[in-house]
Amino acid sequence: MAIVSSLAGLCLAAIISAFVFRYSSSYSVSGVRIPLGSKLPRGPKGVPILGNLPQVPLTHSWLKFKEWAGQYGPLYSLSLAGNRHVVVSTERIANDLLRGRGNIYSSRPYLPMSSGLLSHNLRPVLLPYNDLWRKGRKLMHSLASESVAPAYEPVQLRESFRLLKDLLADPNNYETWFERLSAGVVLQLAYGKTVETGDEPIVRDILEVVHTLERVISPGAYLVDTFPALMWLPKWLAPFKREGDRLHKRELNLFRKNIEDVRAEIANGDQTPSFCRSWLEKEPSFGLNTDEAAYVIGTMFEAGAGTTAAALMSFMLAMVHHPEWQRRLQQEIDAVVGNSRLPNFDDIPRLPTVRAIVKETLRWRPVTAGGVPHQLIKDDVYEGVFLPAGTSIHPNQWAIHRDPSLYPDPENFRPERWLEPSWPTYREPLTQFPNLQNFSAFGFGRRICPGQAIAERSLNIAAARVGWGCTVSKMKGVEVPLYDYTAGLNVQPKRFLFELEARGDHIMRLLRENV
Ligand code: HEM
Repeated sequence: MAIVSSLAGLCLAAIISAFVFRYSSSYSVSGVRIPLGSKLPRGPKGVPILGNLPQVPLTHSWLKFKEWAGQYGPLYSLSLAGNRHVVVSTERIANDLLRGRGNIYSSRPYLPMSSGLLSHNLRPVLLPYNDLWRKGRKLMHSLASESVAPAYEPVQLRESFRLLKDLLADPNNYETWFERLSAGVVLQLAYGKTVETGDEPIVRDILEVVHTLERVISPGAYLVDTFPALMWLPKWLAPFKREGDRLHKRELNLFRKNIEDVRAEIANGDQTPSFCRSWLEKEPSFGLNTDEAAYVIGTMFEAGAGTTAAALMSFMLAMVHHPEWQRRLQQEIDAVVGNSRLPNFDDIPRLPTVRAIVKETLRWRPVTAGGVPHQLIKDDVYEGVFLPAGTSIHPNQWAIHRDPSLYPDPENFRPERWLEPSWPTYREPLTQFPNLQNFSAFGFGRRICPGQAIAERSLNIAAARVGWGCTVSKMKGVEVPLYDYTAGLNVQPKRFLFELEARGDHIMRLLRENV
């Protein structure tokens, strides 16, 4: 009897627990079913309908995001007009999610104006995690990975030579010279075209496309990106739709023309290597039609053109504020290179201070300071925190690069963190480290910047040659702000004044002779 009643008791308990499990393995908060044992991330309280939208500054939002991380922790959420956003503020969490769980964290949020109307779902940087993105990524990898990047070094040598020459001749125009290096390298790589003045039609047209994208994608530029329901408006009531059509036609025609020009040049026997040429030669193996490939190559140009220049301008800012590091950089270059030739790529393994200064510049003043958002495509639980599918994940580089446990004394420019064993980021051997491979300044996981090997080479050689050839310093009586940066996704210091002089007559002579 006792046995029968205890069996009955067990059955009842099993039925009750199955029932409880069935109906309470999740609970619901504002329409979201949350698995039992987990909770939604915390975050600042917003207002009805708009949520936290009115609290997010239109420019330099990463500063506010970092401040909130101090209050709500390294993984907190924001609601922006009904859309869920999660801000990540440590490298560990960013890697755990965006790299470790890359199969579900590698999409992009859909922006009706930029992804849809402007790009017609063709621009790889804005594509969701789909088949077209995968094919485009395969092409990008074949064009720009670590194994092929050394082939582009001659272009980087030529452009960094011209940079140094023009910088010495006309330092006031420094922004133009850095932008020409940056655009010159990727234009040559993408389409096999050399930039001479920077005023050629192909350069002007393509830079206009880049600037349009930057404007269109800026947070708050188009109401439809915040309120996608506006897409239901008919065209005659929606000027943004007519504008999107016009802008899309313009960029598609340009990207197509660039590819067709290369096709015609090859037919005429031209041998110049380029991304376009590589794609045309192996076209069937990538499974992309002409428009799709044209956008992949166009995107490589636009993603590479401004970013490298922005980083180099921050490098100049760091050198103006830190003469002690400029001296150390010059001492290293003098010892390795001497004064009878310019630094070359063979020197880079023996120039750890140059590499440390470049890396520290990207940590101290990240180009994509707010990070590029990924989108989660499946419900997930991370360390007890529930993250619903559809959430936009923002790896806030400004905060990630200021996490004091990984980067002690984070506000200050301290290249020694990459050079001395007492710092947590130090790695040996110094012929190899520091380097920029997989550095958080280039993003995370499957979406990590495919151009990082090219960017790394452009930055190292430009920094080495500028340091070898000139000394920059503060202008008497002129205060240079430590942080007065442009607005947008990619940021650079606003124009600042500094003195620049050649490090001796031999520099000018060598530059003249090399011409
Ligand atoms: C200092 C220079 C550069 C910086 C700081 C930088 C940074 C970044 C970042 C943060 C991302 C987003 C990664 C993510 O979503 O997690 C990205 C994506 C991208 N970058 Fe770069 N980048 C630089 C240079 C370049 C260059 C030189 C190229 C091309 C030659 C390039 C091509 C791209 C492309 C095509 C994407 C989109 C990848 C995708 O969505 O799958 N970048 N970059």
